[in-house]
Amino acid sequence: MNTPVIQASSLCKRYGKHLAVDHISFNVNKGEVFGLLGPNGAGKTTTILMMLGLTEVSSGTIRVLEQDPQRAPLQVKSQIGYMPDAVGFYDYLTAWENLAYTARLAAIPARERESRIDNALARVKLADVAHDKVGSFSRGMRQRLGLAEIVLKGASIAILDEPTSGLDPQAAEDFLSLIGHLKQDGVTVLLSSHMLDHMQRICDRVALFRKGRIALSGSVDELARQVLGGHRYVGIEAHGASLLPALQALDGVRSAEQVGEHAYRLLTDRDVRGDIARAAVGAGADLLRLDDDVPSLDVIYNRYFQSLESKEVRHAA
Ligand SMILES: Nc1ncnc2c1ncn2[C@@H]1O[C@H](COP(=O)(O)OP(=O)(O)OP(=O)(O)O)[C@@H](O)[C@H]1O
Repeated sequence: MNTPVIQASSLCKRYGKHLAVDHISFNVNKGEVFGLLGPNGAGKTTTILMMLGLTEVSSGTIRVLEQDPQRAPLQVKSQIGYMPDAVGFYDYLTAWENLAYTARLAAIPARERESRIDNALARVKLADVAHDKVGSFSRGMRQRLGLAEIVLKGASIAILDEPTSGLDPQAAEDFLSLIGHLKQDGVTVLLSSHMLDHMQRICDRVALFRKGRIALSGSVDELARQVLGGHRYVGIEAHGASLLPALQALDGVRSAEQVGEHAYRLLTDRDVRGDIARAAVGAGADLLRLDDDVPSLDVIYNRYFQSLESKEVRHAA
């Protein structure tokens, strides 16, 4: 059953005359990984700050674990782990000492602190450098220490602002797998990012922000259906007899083309991989490769913005 832990309804934030967040409504369910996507200035960080009670709501409502973050900031903050874009630690203290400071602030009972800090550092794979000064840490290590803080607090919601930006591919990979572990522990994760490939891999659902509004939301598959009309691309490599006529005749295939001596590319309305395999056997061909290309969030996102821009240009003309 879906239990919403964050609920925004017609939420607005106004800076002077500028509506930075413009009547957005969405729910994030318990245990979900939910992504806020969108270009610079689209309103993602402002939305996060309203969830945390760190900036006032102009109108509409936001509830976090059924509480109003503006009226009950301490209760809300005690259950949320927030990792801003630039995580702040005391560089002259070690990782362990920084977490000991957090543990005191979070009022973790003194008898539990040591074991919980050790456990949090082990979870983010920083146990080996627990007693090194944070000043010597790379950005990837600092980000992991930020997650250790969230683990240490035992937060039920983790909010991460641009967590993988500036990380090298391996550090980003490690970080994404740690987010996966948080989800396995039942933590709800809300994150904002420009890194579409990262978001596609870890998010159950995403909300695409544009000019303060949520333009699209749903799973990547749902977004693909909305933006691309449910089309899929399939790549095939088959040796032996030509498969082209059999592929063109398949139900659900919009177009089929031969793109190399043994390679074909199809545009389909649905998953036709089983039909392709049967067609290859029927035609006496050896099927060596069959890739159902799930459209990337990059393709969906770019296609969506391109179509909006062309509509705006037509409208202005
Ligand atoms: N304190 C502020 N005063 C005035 N305007 C602000 C303030 N904070 C944000 N804005 C404006 O609100 C809009 C939304 O900004 P926000 O930081 O939420 O966007 P974002 O989607 O998080 O962008 P980015 O990806 O660059 O972090 C922008 O036009 C920004 O200039």
